[in-house]
Amino acid sequence: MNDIKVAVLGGEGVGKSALIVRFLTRRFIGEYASSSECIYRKRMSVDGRQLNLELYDPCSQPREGKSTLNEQIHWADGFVVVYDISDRASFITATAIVHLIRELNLGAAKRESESVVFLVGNKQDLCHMREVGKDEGQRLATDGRCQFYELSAAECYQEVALMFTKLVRNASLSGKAKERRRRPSGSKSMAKLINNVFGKRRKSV
Ligand SMILES: Nc1nc2c(ncn2[C@@H]2O[C@H](COP(=O)(O)OP(=O)(O)OP(=O)(O)O)[C@@H](O)[C@H]2O)c(=O)[nH]1
Repeated sequence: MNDIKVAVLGGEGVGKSALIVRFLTRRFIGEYASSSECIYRKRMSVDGRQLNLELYDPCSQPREGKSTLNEQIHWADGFVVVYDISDRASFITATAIVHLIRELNLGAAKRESESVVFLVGNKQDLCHMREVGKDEGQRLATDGRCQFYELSAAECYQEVALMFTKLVRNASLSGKAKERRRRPSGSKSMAKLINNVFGKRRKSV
């Protein structure tokens, strides 16, 4: 069975956990305890194929032993980079993350094709407080070769579910995931990396 690893990255309080929990449980929960990073696991069927999805939710608080952004980027097959449309600072953070992912892609071995990156402007329900134009999000997505979505974890399950499902489908077809499947000898070091980076902490929903 295929394993697909997705990291949900972005600035503090942009709604990373809200998006993940919405996708996994269909529910929007107002507040989340976010004192530690964790990996959620879900078994999915996409286009008739069974996939094991691992969804990484980072912790924004500084913590000893916390994984670095570089480690998170190397770990994942695909990324959701999130910003809050009512918070310009979060868009600047998202811009830096997209650029870093693309830089690391360039530095990676040539056999690895580009990672799949979806850029998400969350909290669309707060558009009366909008600080980031939709055209700015679209431009960043075009520059960073990302798919772009504006949505609301608070208000819309369907769009969130469609976005994650499409990301998983694209990531499963990407060169990076295929490369990992073709090279079982690499799985040992990858498992070691995951344990080093994330410890044994995993969650199922
Ligand atoms: N209005 C609105 N609020 C949202 C939405 N998504 C998340 N929030 C709120 O934004 C706050 C932060 O949400 P989290 O999901 O904890 O954000 P996070 O990015 O995981 O936060 P950290 O892990 O602390 O960086 C919470 O109060 C959520 O209720 C949304 O779509 N609309």
